[in-house]
Amino acid sequence: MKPIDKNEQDAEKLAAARAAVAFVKDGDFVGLGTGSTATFAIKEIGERVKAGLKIKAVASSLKTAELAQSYGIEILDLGHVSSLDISIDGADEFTEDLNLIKGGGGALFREKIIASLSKNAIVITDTSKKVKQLGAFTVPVEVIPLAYQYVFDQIALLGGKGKLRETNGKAFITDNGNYIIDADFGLIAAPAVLAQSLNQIDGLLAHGLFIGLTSKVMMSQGNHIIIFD
Ligand SMILES: O=C(CO)[C@H](O)[C@H](O)COP(=O)(O)O
Repeated sequence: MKPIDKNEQDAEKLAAARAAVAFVKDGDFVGLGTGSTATFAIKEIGERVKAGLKIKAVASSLKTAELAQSYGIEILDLGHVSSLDISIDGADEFTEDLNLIKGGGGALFREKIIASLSKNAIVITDTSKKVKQLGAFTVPVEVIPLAYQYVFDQIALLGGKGKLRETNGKAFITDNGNYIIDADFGLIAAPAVLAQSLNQIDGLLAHGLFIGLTSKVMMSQGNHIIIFD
């Protein structure tokens, strides 16, 4: 895929966001993602709410909650939700069979809960996110701090090279008070198998492999929206 510049990429993100937000209707309970692409969708939904759309929403991060509330979107507590009509989120990588790597923004745990609760989990991307095989982007792993070294070592036993995510020289702390290990497994031949292995590590709260959680990916390419479902 030919590389695109930032303006083209933002135009694609906006187009994908608009196309996905068209699926949101009055009365929906909506899951809101995190990241620059999801931000375009939140702003679009926000404009529709200002114009009279009636929805309720849950947010995948504190940042998203704050942005949504600034548009007057009612945000409910994710911990008390058992089903969502629709969710819209971005991804770091996706394959045509709708497997993803997510968590570049560190919100993977809540994003995964939201995707799992959604009847229609829509992922929006620009063309740069489509890959033949997952794994050029490292797999983010959210880990409870006291299990850090244990989880780090277990990731190594699975063939992953872990690196503690840091910002300004300090450990990045998620909205849930945890660390992120960015794990490099190289190109991942069997993502579902790796996901299962990671799921079995105690102290690992969530990993960024989203397998079978996505209803459709709406990828903007130039003037077109390409839907994978
Ligand atoms: O998973 C995510 C945040 O945890 C994001 O959806 C992912 O990182 C993509 O972000 P962006 O839209 O900024 O490229």
